[in-house]
Amino acid sequence: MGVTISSLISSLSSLASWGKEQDVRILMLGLDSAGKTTILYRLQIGEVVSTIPTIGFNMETVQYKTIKFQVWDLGGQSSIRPYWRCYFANTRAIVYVIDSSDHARLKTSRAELLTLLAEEELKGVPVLIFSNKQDVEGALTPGKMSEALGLDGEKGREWSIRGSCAIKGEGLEEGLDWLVNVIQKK
Ligand SMILES: Nc1nc2c(ncn2[C@@H]2O[C@H](COP(=O)(O)OP(=O)(O)OP(=O)(O)O)[C@@H](O)[C@H]2O)c(=O)[nH]1
Ligand SMILES: [Mg+2]
Repeated sequence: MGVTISSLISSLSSLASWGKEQDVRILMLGLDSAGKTTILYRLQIGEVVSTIPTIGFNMETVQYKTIKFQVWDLGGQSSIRPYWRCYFANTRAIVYVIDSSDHARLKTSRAELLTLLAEEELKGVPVLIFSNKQDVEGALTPGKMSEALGLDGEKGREWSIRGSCAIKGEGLEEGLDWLVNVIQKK
């Protein structure tokens, strides 16, 4: 009986400490118009909201399965990108959103991603990449996006590229499932 009670107490205390760890701070980054704000509200309220370009940020908590994510959605316009670094501290994961139909700016998006990956403060932070707007004709498939980004040499962090369509809500949960697994492993 004593063993049962002590194991119960230890399970409860580990549950309590796990609970504290569950406010997981996430940064959602990517070029302007990639679909970050659409994804944020799709995840939070399950609906497509009408967005305007984000000047500054939106922050919402999103409960997904066992994890409470604190999602910071930062504006992606070129004049705002230098301020992304102000939000790096205590980031547990990055969600990087790319408009897969925006072929003209793919190089710019890749360059911004590589700059993030080189940041000391973000060393080892897992990265989930949404290859968004899969519904648009001519959008790069996740496989082609993976080739174009060429992240195979990226060592020392977990990363994954997932196709998504924020307006239909497709691919988002699969991406978050990956993130939950990675975060729970750490
Ligand atoms: N077709 C299509 N349109 C999308 C998708 N996701 C977002 N959009 C549209 O893309 C536009 C820009 O979306 P936002 O979510 O505002 O983009 P953002 O990344 O937050 O942009 P900034 O705030 O400027 O950084 C909006 O008109 C969205 O409706 C998608 O999966 N498919
Ligand atoms: Mg936005």
